[in-house]
Amino acid sequence: MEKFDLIVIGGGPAGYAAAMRGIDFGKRVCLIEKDRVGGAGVYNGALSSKTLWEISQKVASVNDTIGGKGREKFYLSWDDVMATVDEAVFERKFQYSCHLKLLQTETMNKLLTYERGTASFLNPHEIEIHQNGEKTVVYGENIIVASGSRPRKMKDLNVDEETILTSDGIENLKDYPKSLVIVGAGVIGCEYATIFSNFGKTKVYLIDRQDRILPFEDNDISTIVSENMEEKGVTIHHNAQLERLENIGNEVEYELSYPDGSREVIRVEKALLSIGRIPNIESLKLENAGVLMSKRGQHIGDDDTVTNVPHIYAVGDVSGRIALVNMGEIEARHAVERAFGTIRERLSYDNVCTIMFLQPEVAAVGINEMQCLEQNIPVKVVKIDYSVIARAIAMRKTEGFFKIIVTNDSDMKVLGMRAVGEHASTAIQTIGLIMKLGLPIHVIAELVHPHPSIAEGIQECVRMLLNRSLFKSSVFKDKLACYSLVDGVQTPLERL
Ligand SMILES: Cc1cc2nc3c(=O)[nH]c(=O)nc-3n(C[C@H](O)[C@H](O)[C@H](O)COP(=O)(O)OP(=O)(O)OC[C@H]3O[C@@H](n4cnc5c(N)ncnc54)[C@H](O)[C@@H]3O)c2cc1C
Ligand SMILES: NC(=O)c1ccc[n+]([C@@H]2O[C@H](COP(=O)([O-])OP(=O)(O)OC[C@H]3O[C@@H](n4cnc5c(N)ncnc54)[C@H](O)[C@@H]3O)[C@@H](O)[C@H]2O)c1
Repeated sequence: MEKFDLIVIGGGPAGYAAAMRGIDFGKRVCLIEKDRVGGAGVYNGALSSKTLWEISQKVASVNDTIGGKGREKFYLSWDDVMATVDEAVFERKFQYSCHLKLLQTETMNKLLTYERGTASFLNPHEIEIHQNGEKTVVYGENIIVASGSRPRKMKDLNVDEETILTSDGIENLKDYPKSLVIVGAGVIGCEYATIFSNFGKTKVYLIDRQDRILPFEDNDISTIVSENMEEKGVTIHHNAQLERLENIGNEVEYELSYPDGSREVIRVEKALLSIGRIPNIESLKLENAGVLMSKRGQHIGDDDTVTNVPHIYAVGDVSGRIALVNMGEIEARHAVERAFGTIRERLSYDNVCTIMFLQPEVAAVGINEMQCLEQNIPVKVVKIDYSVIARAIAMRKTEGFFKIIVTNDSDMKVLGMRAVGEHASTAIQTIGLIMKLGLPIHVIAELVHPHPSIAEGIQECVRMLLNRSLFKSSVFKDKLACYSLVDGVQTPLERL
């Protein structure tokens, strides 16, 4: 039986990052993947859906530019769209496979062994790998479980991935569906509603159990996103309870009920289920290693990647915490650093930068206004509309805003930011770094920013807080805001 310092189960973003970090320590690593290296970070997930979003944004942007000028709308065929998605996915797949092959050669000291197959525990140190009826057993001094997640399905609903789909079945589509109902108005649901409505070939219905989409974000964010969706023809069923959804003669019929007792029945061509994801644990036979699930049975491992068996770690989606590529990678690196003894601090889940690919894109770090109100945290809030940022004007993309939240004292320590608009994902990092390093906001006010750049909007926000802004919030009341928020009361802060 071959022995390794580290065995990693699952070659998605988390598992791959764990294997690479193990190599950095000069350890003998075995990476086991049952399907495709890259996992949902590449296939039916982050990369494929973001490629779709990017193409759809371009199509929508062309139509926004030429729209209303008597010209015909621009469309791409579904085959062309999927060819571009395949190209992007192949590019990444090729990088992974070349990288893995070269790492397994003699010149790289054979530090990495890549095994294709399904891994399961025989006992706390031995892993059995099944592939095409063959079995191999390997021994791991340390084991990292990174087996990811899969779409959650509804009881008694037959998801055939042809008519009733999850995000795993998008590439089975042969053409744009004429109509599509999306069940679940979370991140995946809203991203696909944006994508299909951008292409302009599908009538999209979005089932939202609550009174507004993205209920975990401030109202100004869900309003801008849902207004844009509705403008592109999306019907959002708010406060809707799904009573029935079934495949009838290659169509989907669904029935909704509302709090006032009313009901409606609608027929569409396809349905997309996006009601969360569940961890891939069944094939692992965790019981053979004595690894326990959380009390609610939702995750393994604590919030520092360790399970109840000290040399077995759980990272990425399987840990059932934050399901993001960036967090999966950070957790994986952390677990390896713990295993090989260089780290003492616990993993921090504070100040994670996130982005949702909507119209416009929405990036976030730290707390929002809603959380300040809920937790009664006294703060100062500053907000700037994209329409006063020179770069946004030049891009002709003036929809969006920056909102920064700081403590309500002279330190003005940054607690959070929301960036909604073009380049939001890049802009958020400035504040993410300031928060991580605990730097004062003055450093942003004094840094010479490139011009014109979207990040100048962040600088203007900070200058407003310091009473040094180029535009005054008391003048441009509809575009700028700067106020304290204490006990639920907003008080303007401008001096003029
Ligand atoms: C549609 C969609 C869009 C997304 N968009 C984004 C985004 O924009 N940004 C972002 O940060 N995140 C995004 N995510 C989330 C992101 O894809 C996941 O959080 C991330 O892929 C999790 O990485 P992971 O390595 O933990 O798991 P996975 O990516 O699920 O990989 C796990 C791997 O383990 C393998 N495996 C499972 N069981 C075994 C076993 N027993 N033996 C061997 N191998 C096994 C699987 O085959 C798989 O390859 C998106 C997800 C979806 C579905
Ligand atoms: N841009 C990104 O970073 C990105 C993109 C896509 C996915 N992801 C990750 O993937 C994870 C899974 O995404 P998701 O959208 O499936 O999950 P989610 O948890 O974000 O949203 C699920 C939604 O479905 C609703 N829901 C649940 N059961 C329902 C039912 N029976 N009827 C109607 N609605 C129902 C929930 O209220 C919730 O709003 C996310 O949590 C996220 O971490 C990230």
